[in-house]
Amino acid sequence: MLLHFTKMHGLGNDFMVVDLVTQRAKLLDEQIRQLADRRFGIGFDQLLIVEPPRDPDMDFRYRIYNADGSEVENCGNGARCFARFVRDQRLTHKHEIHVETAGGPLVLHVQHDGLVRVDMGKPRFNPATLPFEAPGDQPLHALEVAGETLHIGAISMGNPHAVLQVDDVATAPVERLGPLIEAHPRFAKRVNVGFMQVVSPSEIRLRVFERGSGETLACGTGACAAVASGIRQGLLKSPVTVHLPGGQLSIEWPDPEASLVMVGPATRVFDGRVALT
Ligand SMILES: N[C@@H](CCC[C@H](N)C(=O)O)C(=O)O
Repeated sequence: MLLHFTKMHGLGNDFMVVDLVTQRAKLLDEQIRQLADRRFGIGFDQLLIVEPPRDPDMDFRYRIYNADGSEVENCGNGARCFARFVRDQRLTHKHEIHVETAGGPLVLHVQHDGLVRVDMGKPRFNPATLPFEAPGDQPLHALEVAGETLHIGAISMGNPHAVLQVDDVATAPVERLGPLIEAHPRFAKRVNVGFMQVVSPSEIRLRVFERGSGETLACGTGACAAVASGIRQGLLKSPVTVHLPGGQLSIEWPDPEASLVMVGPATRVFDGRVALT
């Protein structure tokens, strides 16, 4: 069968977006891995699926798969692309779109300037929510990795994140430590790993080694997790500009009882059709 899709990106974090409201298809893990391959397939960091909601109070169900075929709970850059996609495809005319994800509900606002504002929910620091094996909820946790003791923040944005503060993201050991922390046995469902350089209380640089996709040019939930961790440690103050290799995001978290808010772009690259084998 031929599957219609759209290629999109949020700051270079790229997606294959598939409308399963008007099409019928079932993608197996192996097919997702093939489609994600940058030489033998279409190439993407995540596959985003638009489905009808199961909850009648929601507009859509938003499902996310990493390049390795694993289904995940949340994707921030994907959420912005999702909002642009459902409006461009005329699946909705709303500017405020409510979606259900495996990590909880999200509210997406398509602004008049074309940027998308996402209510990302509250960060969760309880280690059990990631899940992360740790004695209790604390701003930093000691983690033994390859003979070194690292001190990481552990945050759930629906999906799990570890955040490590570094002096300089340009020389941070992302390729070496990223895969080791991602697969650390204390993270039973693996983890996304952020390397954060604090530039000032309102500005960070960030590189993220993503669970199931490797290092990406940007990670929306990673940006939220880094800002939440930095604010909790007293290093940052809302709003914070996050510089990622693919561009910048603005993250607000003015009040610990409030949701984090992310504002950024969403770009459509091309539409295509692919034969599913
Ligand atoms: N790129 C994303 C996060 C995608 C999911 C992540 N790799 C996971 O496994 O949790 C973002 O922009 O948030």
